[in-house]
Amino acid sequence: MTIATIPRKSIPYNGEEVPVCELEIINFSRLLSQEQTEIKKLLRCCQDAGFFYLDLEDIDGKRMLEDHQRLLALMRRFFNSPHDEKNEIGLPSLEHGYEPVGNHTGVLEGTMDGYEILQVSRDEIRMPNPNLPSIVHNTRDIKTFSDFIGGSNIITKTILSCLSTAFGLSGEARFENAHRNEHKSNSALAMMRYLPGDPQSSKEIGHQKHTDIGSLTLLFSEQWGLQVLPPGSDTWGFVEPKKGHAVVNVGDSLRFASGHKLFSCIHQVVPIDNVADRYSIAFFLRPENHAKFLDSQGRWVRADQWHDEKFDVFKATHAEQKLVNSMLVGGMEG
Ligand SMILES: O=C(O)CCC(=O)C(=O)O
Ligand SMILES: [Fe+2]
Repeated sequence: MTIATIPRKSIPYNGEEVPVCELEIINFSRLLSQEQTEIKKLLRCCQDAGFFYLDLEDIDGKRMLEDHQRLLALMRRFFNSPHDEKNEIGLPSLEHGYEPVGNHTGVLEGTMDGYEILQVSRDEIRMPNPNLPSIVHNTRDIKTFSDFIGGSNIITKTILSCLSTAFGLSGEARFENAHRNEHKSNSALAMMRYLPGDPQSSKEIGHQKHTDIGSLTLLFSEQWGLQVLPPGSDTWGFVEPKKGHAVVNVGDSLRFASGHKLFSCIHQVVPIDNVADRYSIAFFLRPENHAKFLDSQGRWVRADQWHDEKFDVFKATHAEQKLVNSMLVGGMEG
């Protein structure tokens, strides 16, 4: 375990004291001006823990925090609507549409996941008339989605650019060149509502352990539940929600694109509150569909192929997942 993840605190969960991971803090405004000390620190975080807090409290990030609050209000209204209205367009593609609770394998053997999810893909929201359920298909809600996706894209691209600089990459070799804005990708906004559950008895709870498919994930949640498996450790640690900060993590695609030098950390979600719903929002920056890299099994894969294959693994039973475990966790263990 690295210094960045040595636990100093713990919280009670399911009758045990569970450590809280101390993630490092990276300042977004300093990344925006390519400050060398911040870039070095960013590289270290992405090589060690694969997870860090992003401080958005300064003027450059503050709008994103306001957009987060607006999106949360939209989510509350959406998720509290009748099932048929939420499910109006179903799931037209893996990264766009609605899925009810229990659609993926769960945290514990024999269980299913405990969250419902509305995804809005970046490519879809850029269309003149995006395909959305009627309850969120109006000028104001479309603006809320596109502001959040646009802002998240700027933030994650800034991080990506700093990582290219940290690796000394130039021209076509820079990571941005596999994430060009006008090329089709599976980049998407995911809005999740977790139902409260009892770890002893619930059959639908949390979000199974995994590494993220794409390049960088920008995550917002005001509530506990996210756990990471720090590198070299076999003990899960909670990530404390931190006001004014997002949590960022490296996904499989960027790990592969970096020649496996960056660390895509294994994580899961176990809501600790068995009374209140838990809301979380993730923006997944993913490479353009045609980008290719060497995956954890030594294959040259296209970004969209890795995306689609891994989604199948998320739905597979625990027994089936054991056979392809390395894919679920991007080859980070097993
Ligand atoms: O809900 C969260 O806090 C994390 C969700 C997550 O890991 C994911 O959607 O990939
Ligand atoms: Fe994740």
